[in-house]
Formats: sequence, structure tokens, C-alpha cells
Amino acid sequence: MDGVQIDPERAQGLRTLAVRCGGVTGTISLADGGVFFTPDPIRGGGLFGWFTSLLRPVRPQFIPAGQLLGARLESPCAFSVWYAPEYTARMGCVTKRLYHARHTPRYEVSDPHAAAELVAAIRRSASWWGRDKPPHVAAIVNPKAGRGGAVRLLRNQLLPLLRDVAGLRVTEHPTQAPGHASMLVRELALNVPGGGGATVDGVDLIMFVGGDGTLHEGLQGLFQRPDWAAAREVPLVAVPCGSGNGVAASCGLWDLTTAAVAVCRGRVAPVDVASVLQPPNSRYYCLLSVVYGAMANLDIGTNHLRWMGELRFHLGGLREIMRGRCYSCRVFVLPPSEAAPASASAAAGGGALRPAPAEVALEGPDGAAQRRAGSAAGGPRAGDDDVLVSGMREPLLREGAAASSGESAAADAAGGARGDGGGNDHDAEGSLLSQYPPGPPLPLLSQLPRLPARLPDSPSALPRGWQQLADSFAIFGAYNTQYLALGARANPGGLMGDGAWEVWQLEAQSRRAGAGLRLRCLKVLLGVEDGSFARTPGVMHVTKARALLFEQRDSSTWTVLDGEAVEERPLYLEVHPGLCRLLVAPGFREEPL
Ligand SMILES: Nc1ncnc2c1ncn2[C@@H]1O[C@H](COP(=O)(O)OP(=O)(O)OP(=O)(O)O)[C@@H](O)[C@H]1O
Repeated sequence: MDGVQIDPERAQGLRTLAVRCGGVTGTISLADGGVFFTPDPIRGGGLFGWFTSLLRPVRPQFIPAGQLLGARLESPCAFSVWYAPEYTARMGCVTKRLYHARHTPRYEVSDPHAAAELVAAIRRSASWWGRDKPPHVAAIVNPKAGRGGAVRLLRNQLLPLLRDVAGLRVTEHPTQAPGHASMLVRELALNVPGGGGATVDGVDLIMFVGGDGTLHEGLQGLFQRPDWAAAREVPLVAVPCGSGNGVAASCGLWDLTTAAVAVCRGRVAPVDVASVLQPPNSRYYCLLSVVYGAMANLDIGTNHLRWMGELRFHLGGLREIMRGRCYSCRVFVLPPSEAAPASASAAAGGGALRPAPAEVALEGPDGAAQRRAGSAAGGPRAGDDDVLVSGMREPLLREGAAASSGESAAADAAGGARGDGGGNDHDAEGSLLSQYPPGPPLPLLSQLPRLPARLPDSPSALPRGWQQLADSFAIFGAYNTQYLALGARANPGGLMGDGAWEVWQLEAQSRRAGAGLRLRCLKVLLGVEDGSFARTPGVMHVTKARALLFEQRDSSTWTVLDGEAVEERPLYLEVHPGLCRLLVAPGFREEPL
């Protein structure tokens, strides 16, 4: 019930209460195992007592701690307990794990303070990530995402669970125009050391209620903050209210209730973020994809069909197969095996390749609730020299290095050797890393002396280890996460925190596709929902990359970063392993192919 104030300080005291439910008296208690309701024994034993107990309208009830969401005050003297059992549902040809929100009947008590205290104690044990005070969630909501219902969905489906049941502190931040989500994230007071807030009111979690574009804009804002090195610790969550929702799908957040349960559980996983530089001085941050040609056309080319929801992508795919076009471009990749020695040499410049960090649970200020899974698979170890940030091992910039964080010693040396004093303008030779906005270090791109406006014709002009791919594709996409949309597992088997992106290609020799190529495209379209196209030999090729150079050479299509089209100029992409944290569904695991 709105308007009932609960003092979190008093939430720890009371754990057992005499209640009345459906005309039956009993006891409700909160224990480590969960919440129990035990009806009082019936007076008079024997056969009569046994028979009467069968007819009782209210039976004993037990809600396991793993399912608890919280409790809602229905009136000052009545409350219900909420829980979320898991179930599986078949959606198309994929079976998904989801959560229902369920609640008990009303429990009535005579003392409103006792009711409020027990409600707060249940909420605290279920959904406050082991903290004494409720976490603060900032909800950035895009009213134009998807079919335009994000604000309504936030208020009708998410807030009743997050605020009224879990007792979380949720502040609403509606976007007012394209790009506004970046500004909102730049200005949030975050609850991290030096986070422009670091107060009890600071934001603990940023929730993007929209599509992938809203999260993408928020990511730009996060890394435009001067305190990005601390701000990146704040977990991000993608709530599926757009038309694609690839990030939400890749985190197992298939619907709104599952996303709300995930917020209450607070389980996070590290995710790689790519810096994408575009001459002369643009820098973007991506965590989903770079697509070109057919994949871009079925996204940007179907914007006018936004009202159809996800169906527009399927129609766009069919149209591309019928068109049978190939698209030329220039692509170089740096595979992880080649990047390792390179990054070791660049470590002195501020960045190094690290194993994927382990998955963690959000923790209270005392760290007591922190659990680590998979530390044997490369998680941080006490005693490592690197700065440990919430399970991440990537070294942070040292104090005072921020002003040149986008540049490298190597690039500076190269610029200095040319006597250009750092290079202010983009010239024929290309731009210097120092011309780009500061941000996470770029040890791999810093080995390129310049970032020219046109990519070279062969890898011989690049440092050792770079490989050239074909230069004409029917389908081309570089992906970090497994899903590009709720129904498109375009990168099956990909891991979002493994330090590399997967580059998928369906190459073609000529500008027009033949029947064989069209058939391969059709196989991709038919098998993209569950990713089964990847099991058919000869349909697509995949290469892993720590860094990627890409240049569009066909003006009839788009280059698209995380669903947003960018100008027709080369891209210089470098993956930052485990740079951010994404909230994932409880029990979520990235499925192997
Ligand atoms: N108030 C607003 N008015 C108009 N456009 C907005 C507003 N707020 C955000 N936008 C723009 O809405 C666009 C679409 O948002 P978003 O990408 O989240 O939804 P979507 O395209 O439906 O989903 P997906 O990207 O998952 O396919 C973004 O490019 C964003 O810049």
C-alpha cells in the first residue's frame, strides 16, 4: 500500500507475529529458510480434530527464501507475502526460464507497527542484496521505445513489485529527446567512491526501461563522466521494453517480471565493452554489436515499421534475401591469441589483457553478502598486483593519468617523432589517439601510429598479428552478446565477458548473390531464433577478435553500432574485457552452442 512508511532500522527486530488469515489464527515467522505460516492447532483432538483440520480454509504455508520477493502492506494492519517461483515456457522454438509473481492471502494483525516491522524484515531478507537499507535504483525510461508503452509498463508492472513489494527506492527519469539518456546518466549521483554522490541517496543500480538504444545512450553517458573508472562499477540492467531488446535477452531477462526479480536478487556478470573510434575524433562505447549490410538494413531499414515490434526484423530479413545483395567493405581483425603478447608490451602504457572476471552477487557495504562463482575459471586472487574492482582485474588508470586516458605512450611517441606536437587536425595521414575523448586505455589501438580516414589495402601496413577478412559480404556482424533481439540468437555460444567479440561473416564474391548464397541466407534466417544456423556447416564463418578495423565501402547500406547508425567512416574497435557489470536473471548461464 502506498504511503505507509517503514523504518528500515526496525526491520531486523521482529521475526514472528500472531496473525489472522481467512478467519483462522496462526503465526507467521521469518527464518533463514524462508517464511512460514502455521495455523494454530484446532481445539479438541481425535478424529473430530483431524476431520475439522481437513476442512480448514487456510493451511500451513512455506515460502522458501530463494523465492521470496518481499511483502506488501495492504492496509496499516494487513499485509501479504510475495514470492516468485521459476517456470519454463516455450517461446517459438526456444525454452526459456521465467518467473511468476505470486502472493499469499492477506494476513491481519492488531498492531500496525509490528506489521510494518515484519514487512520490512521480509523485504530486507529477500531483496536488499544483504544491505540494511533498500538499494536505490534509477529508472531511465524511454517513452518512445518499442511501441511506446515503456512508461506505462514501468508504472503498472515494475514499480508495484520493486517499490511496494521489495521496498526498493526507485527514482524515475524519463527521457525527453534522443540523446537525453546520456545526459541523465552523466548527471546521476552514484553510490561509488568519488561517484559525485557516494551518499546514502546515491544510485546503486541503473535500470534502462526501453530498448538497446536507450542502454547504448546511457553507456555513452557513463564513460563521458570524469569518474568513469568508479562509475563503471554501478551495475546496469536492460528491461525489455524496446523492439529488439538484445541485451535483455542476452542476460536472460525475457520479460518484465523476470527483470524485476533479477533486480531483487542483484546477481551481476561482467561484460566486455568496446571502444569504437571514428576519425577524426568520435569515440563510442558498445556492448552489443557492430553490423553492416543485410543485418543493418533489417534494423535501420525497418524503422518505419516500429509499430510491428520484433516482427519488423523478420520481414526485413526476408526482404534482404529477396534482394540478394552483397556489400563490400574492408575488415581487419586482431585475434585474442595475437593480442596477448601485444597487450603485455603495452601494460606499461596503462592496459593489459586479463582473464574474464568472475560472476558476483551484489553486496552490502560490509561485503558479507558477496559470493563468487567460478573463481577457478580465472577470477581474481588476493595478492594480485592489479587493482581489484568488484571482481574485475583490468587495471584502472593511475591517478593523474585521466587527462591522457584515451591516448597511449606509443601514439604520443609516434606523434612526437613526427614533430606535429600532438596533431590538432585530422589530416591525410590520419588522426592520433590523443585527439579522441579520454576514457579506458586502448593498448591495442595505441600500437597503430595513426588512425587514417581510409583503411590500408593489406595487413602489411599494420603491426604483426592483424588478419584481413574477405571484402564483400551478404551478412556481416561483430557481436559481444549472444542475442541481437529477443528472438535472434545471432551469436550462439558467444560469452559477453570473455574479452573478445565474435565476427560472423557470410562472404560473397560478386555484388549480386546467386541461388546458393540466397539459400545460405535463408538458413541463417530460419535458424537464428535458437542459433541453430551455426551448427550447419558452411553457412557462416566466425572469427574471434580483441580488436577490429572496419570500413564501409557501399553507400547503399549502413554501419550500425548497438542499433544506432553511424557516419560512413572507418571504425577502430578495441574490446575492454569485463569493463562493466550487467544484471542477469537468477540462475542465468550463457548457453554453449
Ligand atoms: N523522448 C524521446 N523522444 C523521441 N525519441 C526518443 C526519446 N527518448 C529516447 N528517444 C530515442 O528513441 C530511440 C529508440 O529507443 P530504443 O532503441 O531504446 O528503442 P527501440 O528501438 O524500440 O528498441 P531496440 O533498440 O531494442 O530495437 C533511441 O534512438 C532514442 O534516442
